[in-house]
Amino acid sequence: MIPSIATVCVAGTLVEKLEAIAAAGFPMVEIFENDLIAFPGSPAEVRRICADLGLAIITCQPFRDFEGMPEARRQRTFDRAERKFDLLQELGSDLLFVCSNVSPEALGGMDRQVQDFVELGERAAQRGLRVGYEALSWGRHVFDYRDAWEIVRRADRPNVGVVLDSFHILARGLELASMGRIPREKIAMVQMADAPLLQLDPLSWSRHWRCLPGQGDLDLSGFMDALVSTGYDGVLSLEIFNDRFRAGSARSVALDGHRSLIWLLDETARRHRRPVPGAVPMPPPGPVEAVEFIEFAVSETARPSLEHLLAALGFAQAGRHRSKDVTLWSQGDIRIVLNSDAEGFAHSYQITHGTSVCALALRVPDARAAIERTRALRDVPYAGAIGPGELDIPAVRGVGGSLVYFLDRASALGRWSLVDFEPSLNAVQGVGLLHVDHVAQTMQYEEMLTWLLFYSSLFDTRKTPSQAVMDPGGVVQSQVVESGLDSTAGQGLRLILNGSQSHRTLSARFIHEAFGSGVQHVAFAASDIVATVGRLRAAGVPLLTIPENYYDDLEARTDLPPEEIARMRALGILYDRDGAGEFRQAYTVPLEGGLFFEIVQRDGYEGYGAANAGIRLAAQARLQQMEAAPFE
Ligand SMILES: O=C(O)c1ccc(O)c(O)c1
Ligand SMILES: [Mg+2]
Repeated sequence: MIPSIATVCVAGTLVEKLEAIAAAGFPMVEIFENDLIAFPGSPAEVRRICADLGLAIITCQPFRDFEGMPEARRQRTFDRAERKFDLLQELGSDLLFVCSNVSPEALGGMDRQVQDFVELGERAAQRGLRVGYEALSWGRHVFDYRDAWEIVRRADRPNVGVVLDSFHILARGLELASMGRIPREKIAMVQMADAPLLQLDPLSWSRHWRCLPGQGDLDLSGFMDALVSTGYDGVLSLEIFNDRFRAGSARSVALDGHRSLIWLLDETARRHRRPVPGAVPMPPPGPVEAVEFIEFAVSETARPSLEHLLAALGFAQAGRHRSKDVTLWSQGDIRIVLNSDAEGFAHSYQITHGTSVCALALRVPDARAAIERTRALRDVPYAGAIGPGELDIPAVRGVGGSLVYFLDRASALGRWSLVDFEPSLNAVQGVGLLHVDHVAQTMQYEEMLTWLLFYSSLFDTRKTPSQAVMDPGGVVQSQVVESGLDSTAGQGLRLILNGSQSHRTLSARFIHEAFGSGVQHVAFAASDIVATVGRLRAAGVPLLTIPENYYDDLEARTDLPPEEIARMRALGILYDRDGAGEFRQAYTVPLEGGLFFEIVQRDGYEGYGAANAGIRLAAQARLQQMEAAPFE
């Protein structure tokens, strides 16, 4: 299948849109009618610009309110069609894209509709053009692809086919088996869009909430399976109406778009265990086995206080870099790298963002394969300067320009800590922190879908629906992505992506203060949180204070023993429960810049304490008002 995208998907003027689409590597484009009308030049000029950019124009769509018009309007409707044929020919496109009639004037009756397509097909044939017919899910009479197909079938013209738009079909929950039986030469083109599940009328849902394949919840696998069974190998064109994309960067949305189609075809081919036309060969998506290490960029001056906090959190220095001003800290299965080197990536990251997480190292089954997959998905691997004798750890750019390193146990990369670090002989006492439970990344609201696609196309992941969390300064959207949780090779990866449209939330302040998106908190798992938090308090780690009301409410709504609630109250531990189990969590006071740590105890619980997030955010907001004192 040939990847394509509609100009309506991205922000900007028509020329900016086309440039972004070409830069993302698309060979083909759908020009949305409004973009053409708003363009201050001739269609021939648009054709030339596209040709210069290497873009073929599949169509200029849509052609509205055509079929079933009453006799008095019919002639005028065909006159309009002739004008649109002229336009298409000027653009060098051969497809008239008709979407089903929404006009209150439109008459039903299939015979009349069929007759209209017979005549339209004949007129198009005289000019060597084709006609495609799409059922809008809110069409006046035709809103089901099976009716559109029946009209096309009965019109029986070789140049008249159906347009299948995944949104219209899946939004109405239509069965897909009939789609699989449409002869492939009768499919004029296919449009792709995903969407989150929402209780909305199809028109509002379609015009504001469509998103790229993999970013929503529609059954695109079912759609692709039906499409593949027809043998279709034509144009697969993204048509996304989305308010975030209209406000975002055209280049980034176009690149994400291309990536989403490459991912979709790869995933379809894998499910079918046979080649799918147009699929790019690449290694399969693997699980993330574990967070191998977390790297902090920290200045010489800020380092002692961070080291002091790590020590109080039970970490011990486990190694010193052989050639750089970098140390390795560990506890249980957690490894933290503190990078204060005066040169290199971490240094420039620190200058821009202050003390922050500049890299996440993820352990995968095969690091080289993971990098090959990022390339196939049109990501550009990061190449940094490698010191003598140092490992060349493959990496790609992640959230906020930070790095995602890939490590594995199968290659020499498995020995990274010994190759790059001189071991220190510190006996690690610890406070009972076992492994990284999850990492939360805060980003601009408009970026959230980009990073969701980044992780979900690269790895074998599972995502949960996006949730709204209440911050005293506004709403924060929160999206969970998980990988490798049932892998026997490690703890897997649990990520939370947070974004907010309000400027007054803690998320927004974090982005402002850290000069960009990044890791806002890291959660460590403990098996006895009461003991662990008790030791942290004794070591003087400043922990977030939770209001008395929270515990009074907990007493009222749970059957937890009073002495247990008293212990949680004394230590500032929050509690949640889901079908599968129990969850306990506590937070450190944020460092300057907003970064903080969380301690969790997960007893069969699958979530992240979303029920408590509002309590935590309110407690942090109170602290911000007092201005957090640096930890000494
Ligand atoms: O929202 C619309 O009007 C509209 C227009 C053209 C399409 O292909 C479509 O799916 C929707
Ligand atoms: Mg459409």
